[in-house]
Amino acid sequence: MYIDVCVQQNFIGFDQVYTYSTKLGRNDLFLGQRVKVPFGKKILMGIILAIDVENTSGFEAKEILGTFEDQVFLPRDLMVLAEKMSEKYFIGPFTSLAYILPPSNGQGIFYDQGEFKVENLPDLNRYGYLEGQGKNPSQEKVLNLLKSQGPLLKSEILDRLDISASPVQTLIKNGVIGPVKEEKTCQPPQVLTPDQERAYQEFYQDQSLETLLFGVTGSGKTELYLHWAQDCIERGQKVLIILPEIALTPQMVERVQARFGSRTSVMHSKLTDSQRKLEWTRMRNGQVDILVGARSGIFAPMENLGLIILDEEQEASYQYHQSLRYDVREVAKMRSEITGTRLVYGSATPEVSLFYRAKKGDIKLIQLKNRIMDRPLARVHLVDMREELSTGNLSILSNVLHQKIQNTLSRGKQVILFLNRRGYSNFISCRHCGTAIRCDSCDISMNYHKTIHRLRCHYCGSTKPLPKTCPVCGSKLIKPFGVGTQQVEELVKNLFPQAKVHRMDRDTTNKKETYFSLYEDMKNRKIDILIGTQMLAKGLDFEHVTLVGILAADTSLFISDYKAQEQCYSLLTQVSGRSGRGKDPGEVVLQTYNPDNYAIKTACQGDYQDFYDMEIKQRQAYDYPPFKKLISIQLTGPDKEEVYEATRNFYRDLTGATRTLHLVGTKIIENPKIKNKYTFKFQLKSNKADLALLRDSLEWVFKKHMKENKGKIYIDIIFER
Ligand SMILES: Nc1ncnc2c1ncn2[C@@H]1O[C@H](COP(=O)(O)OP(=O)(O)OP(=O)(O)O)[C@@H](O)[C@H]1O
Ligand SMILES: [Zn+2]
Repeated sequence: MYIDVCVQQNFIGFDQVYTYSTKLGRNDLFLGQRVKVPFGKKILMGIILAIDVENTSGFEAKEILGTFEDQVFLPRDLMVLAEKMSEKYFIGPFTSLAYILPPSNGQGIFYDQGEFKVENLPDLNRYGYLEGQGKNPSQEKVLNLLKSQGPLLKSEILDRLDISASPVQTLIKNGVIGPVKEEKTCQPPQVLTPDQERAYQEFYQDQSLETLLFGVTGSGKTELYLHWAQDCIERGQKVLIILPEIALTPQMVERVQARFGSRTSVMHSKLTDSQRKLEWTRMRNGQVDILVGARSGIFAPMENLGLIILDEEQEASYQYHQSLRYDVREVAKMRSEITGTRLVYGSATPEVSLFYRAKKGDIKLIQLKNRIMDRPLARVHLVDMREELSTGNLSILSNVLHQKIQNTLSRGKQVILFLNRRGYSNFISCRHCGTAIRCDSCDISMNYHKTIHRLRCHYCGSTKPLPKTCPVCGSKLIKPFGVGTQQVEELVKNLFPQAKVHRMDRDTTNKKETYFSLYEDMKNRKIDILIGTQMLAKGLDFEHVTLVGILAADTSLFISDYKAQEQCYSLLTQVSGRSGRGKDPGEVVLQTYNPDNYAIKTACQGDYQDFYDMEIKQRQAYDYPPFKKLISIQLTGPDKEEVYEATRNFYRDLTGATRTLHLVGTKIIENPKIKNKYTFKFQLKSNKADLALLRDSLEWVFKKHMKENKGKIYIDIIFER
């Protein structure tokens, strides 16, 4: 019999489907099974993609050498998903499957026809006394312990009694003790407000595959997710809630766990490998009803999915780029289509292109226009920092913000101060010639870190000492410029010495524990003023925060991207949304140098519709999505000349192959060097009608170039949304 297999190896050009022969029977093989195959002179791991196929390769098929002992059954729909991703993203079958395979390719995960063997996994069950009596003293000890202490884990029993495992095993085998169902007291769902109730019902009025839940911050979207999830679970189906990593706060996790108890799984980037394996196995084995996960959660190995929720749909981190060769939103849609699972996008600031589709009626639109209990959105005060400067206030805190912090503190309420890290941190520059100190390997301005008294690069993490004089002109006037969170912290501590001030950014919260404790302290009001970056923008729900200060609203406008306005609007809205979520109304002070910018203006008024109306006109006028398809092509590699040459060739080949289409291309531009790698990019705009043909040509040129450059140059093709 012949089988189709993809193999694990480094060279991208070999990532294809190969046909092998086997003497094993149908019953010994399954899709997604790991096999050992001869490949050239090597023996490689392969994965079965199809069984009982014809050998159409024109060569005599080699025989597989065997199967791996530990085996992974992938749900059928995930195998299909891998195939579709491979087509869509021009990646080989193995690369595509690699996203889906369990940690360590499933090594050490054991199944027996879908049932996993308990002894190979950490023991999750707590054991308790069931019936009968033990026969020997060790068994007696176990029973006495369980009677006095209540249910315990197997490992806990062994720890406390200092006995071998066999008496415990015997007791389990004889049914004297057994796993106890953990009855976690699950929180009942909250009673929906009339507005939520309407939205809840609207969802069931039809069976649209895609739904956009568009609700202002604090309108109770999450509560609705949990209601729909519960319906699903009661029907015996499974639920995925996907969030951007930074929105996967302890708060969110707590909320879901409180509702669904131990049949919840959580997946994020900070899990260890063995935790990941355990969660994977629990899901695969049907022990999980609902997963809350960051982007790779979309590959959760659960069968019988009833609902996929994609929260904060507009979040840029869902989009593919170098480390991520897929767009989570697209993959979610593919999975929903394959399995017929309903997909809900949630957002307070939907992506303009998605909202356009919703307004056109391509996807179902459900709105929540007000905050829960009609709590008002925070009032926003716009401060023009140029005026502030002209009245002689050189501080990064405007007089208004200063005043309001004082008032808020005196009322015993909490403050969040937000600083956009990107572009506004404290780089070092020469006041004389303007030179900024850059990272040697990244071509990016380095930041001054007071705690280590050195400069540090935010991309690669390398540090160097502060120069005494400018390396270009020799001037001594080389000083920190701009502000970072550390500086704000220092300033605020000086201005409000009684207040408890904390900082939350990547430097202070690398460890999971610090993140948790900061969050606990904030909740328990042990912090008066919390200072931070993007991390603060999403998902946090502290009822006593009544003032949010945005120190410089403009900085996200400097990104050179057609989405700059959209991202600015979204960020400002999210940050402002952290204020006044409890009973007391909130305020926001928004400091800016561009008070006339429409993203900033509309964000102040909290009016997405206004913003959307202006933005969509711009998109139309300049031929951007959703009106035209925009495709970015980006080449990255270690040798500048080579990368540039390759980009030019790519451009030339592509224009050649697409001569009959009406494409508009940009110039080739150079991106900043990152980690000693050079990047050149160009963009194409295409009519939707031409897209299918363009994709074919792109695939052809892409594969040709990938083969030619033998993996030396990385090629990113991004279909912008
Ligand atoms: N039906 C309800 N009854 C009482 N409180 C509710 C109800 N629904 C939501 N809440 C509370 O209102 C607050 C905001 O709700 P939720 O977090 O669900 O909003 P959200 O729209 O997801 O917010 P955001 O998008 O800003 O993170 C929460 O503290 C939540 O517990
Ligand atoms: Zn660097």
